[in-house]
Amino acid sequence: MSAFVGKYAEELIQNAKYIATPGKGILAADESTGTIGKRLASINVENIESNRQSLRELLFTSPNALSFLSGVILFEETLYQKTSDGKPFVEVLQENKVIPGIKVDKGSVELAGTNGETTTQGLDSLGARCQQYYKAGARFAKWRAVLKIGPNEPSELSIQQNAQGLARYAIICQENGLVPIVEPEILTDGSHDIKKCAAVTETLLAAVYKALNDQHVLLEGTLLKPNMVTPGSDSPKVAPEVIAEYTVTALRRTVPPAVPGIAFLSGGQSEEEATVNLDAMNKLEVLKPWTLAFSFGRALQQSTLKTWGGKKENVAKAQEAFLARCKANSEATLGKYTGGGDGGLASESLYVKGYKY
Ligand SMILES: O=P(O)(O)OC[C@H]1O[C@](O)(COP(=O)(O)O)[C@@H](O)[C@@H]1O
Repeated sequence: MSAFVGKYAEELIQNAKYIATPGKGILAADESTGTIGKRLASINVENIESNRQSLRELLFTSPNALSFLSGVILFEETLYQKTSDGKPFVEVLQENKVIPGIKVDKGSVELAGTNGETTTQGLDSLGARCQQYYKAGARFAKWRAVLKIGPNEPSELSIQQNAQGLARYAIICQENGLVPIVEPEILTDGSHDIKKCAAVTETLLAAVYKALNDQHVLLEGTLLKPNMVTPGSDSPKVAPEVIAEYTVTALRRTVPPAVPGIAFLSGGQSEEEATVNLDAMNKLEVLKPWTLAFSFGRALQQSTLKTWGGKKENVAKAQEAFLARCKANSEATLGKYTGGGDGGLASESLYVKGYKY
């Protein structure tokens, strides 16, 4: 059966292609209220709407940073927020040629009978929500499925449930004009080696693309947000070139060339680590039919958050830190990162064991 060709097909293809522009990437600023609460708690700032607004305003009005971004993923609350001067965030982004996106999943729940595996919620009334978000200016969406590596995990049940959920989400978005970012994340927790992560990543992505095909998703109007292929967090680290080789191989084996762009999540890597790994992938001399970029949350915001510390007088300095990460990652999408970032804050590991968002 052929892919979905609805009234939005051309627009979906155009927007997905734009988001995948070489030299640009995505800022994931879509932390749900609970997750942003943990980020704010780490700098002793209270999790109230005005503080969440201040952090997001700092990011979106950061001088020059938006020129390195093609998309920003927002949480529902942020989609409707304004700068302190009263300008809607959506307009600030659009004026800087950054496409507003929206997180549409409603978090994960445990799959009964499994060893703590999960599936993602949010399909009920998703079509109606997509219509509202489109009206508010969003043109792409994000849905995160979470899988883990264990002695018997991921189970076939979790692979199938999460692949089906991602595909159903993707087609509902496309029917309503939003480019779906398909995010099947394999957590880094565990003592497995990089080969195990590569094998699981390939199996999962193969299942995801089979499900997308079964549900007639127009691949040209989608983007993929995968984990990088790395050893488990309890195993010794390997060089960025090794991560690059395994990650690009897994993607070449499973992601069709019809997909315009792949934007990685950072998954607890330090800011510098995530940038250097992305750069190594783009330096790799093999055929890559899609662009390889970033859709980082923690790895774009950590040093900014620390520098800000919730204080007005630190905003300008924090914005400089944000600009530095955006620029470094833009260079990494071109395989032109010369490093040197900040050896301090940007090198701090962001990994949290058994991380629950
Ligand atoms: O649990 P939540 O609030 O949905 O957040 C999950 C976060 O993980 C991401 O998908 C990836 O973030 P990282 O780059 O920090 O791994 C973000 O887009 C999102 O903010």
